[in-house]
Amino acid sequence: MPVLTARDLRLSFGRKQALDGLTLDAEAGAVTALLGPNGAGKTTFIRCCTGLATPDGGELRLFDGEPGSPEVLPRIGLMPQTTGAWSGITPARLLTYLARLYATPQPVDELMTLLGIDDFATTAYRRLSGGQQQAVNLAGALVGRPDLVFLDEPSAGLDPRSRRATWELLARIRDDGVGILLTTHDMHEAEALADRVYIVDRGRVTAEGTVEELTVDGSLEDAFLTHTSGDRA
Ligand SMILES: Nc1ncnc2c1ncn2[C@@H]1O[C@H](COP(=O)(O)OP(=O)(O)OP(=O)(O)O)[C@@H](O)[C@H]1O
Repeated sequence: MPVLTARDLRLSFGRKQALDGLTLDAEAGAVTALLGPNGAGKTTFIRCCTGLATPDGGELRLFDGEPGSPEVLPRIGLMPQTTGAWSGITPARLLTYLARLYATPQPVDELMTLLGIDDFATTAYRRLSGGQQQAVNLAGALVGRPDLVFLDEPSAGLDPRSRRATWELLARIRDDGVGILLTTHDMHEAEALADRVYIVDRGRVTAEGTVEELTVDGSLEDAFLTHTSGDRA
């Protein structure tokens, strides 16, 4: 039973057709990966799912409800590419604040230890390295114990050890039954994590399947290159 269904989604910004018939499903307890060139519409899709943008047409349902509705919002988490967190706030204070927005949050201390945030928990957000900010952003997406979490390039800029730790955490959360929808440009990340991959080009899905299915004739990168145009959407 999908926790997210998108059918023929369309959204244009002026003459730019960011979503052009996008259709996909995401399941509980599974990682759904969106691969696609820059400008393919991946972030726009996540913005629609989290109620930050409204499609012009098509159907989008989360837990059989409307994106952005009061029934759906408490059940989802979002890790955007950039958060715009208050620059002076510390990770400990930010996460404590976010935890208070949820009925049964994950204990902040536990989450900070899991994600290796303890070492910089009291450093101002603006002084953190890119990878440290990523860890805090991921913690912010998970603190409300979401049933479905959207991660926009979750391991971009992480060093190999942090990236591995993030993958292990995501696999554990998935095994606990959480649905994870992520975008990535990292083929290894998709291979390591994805239960189902959608290749998106110019606002629509051009190929889909498990990693095994998509790599019958070559690598995942080969599949990406075959099913994307190279033109900027
Ligand atoms: N608010 C907006 N106003 C105008 N154009 C927009 C807006 N948001 C997105 N677009 C355009 O829609 C297209 C899709 O952008 P989107 O950010 O969804 O791509 P993406 O697949 O996430 O790319 P990347 O891999 O680089 O993050 C791009 O051409 C982008 O310029």
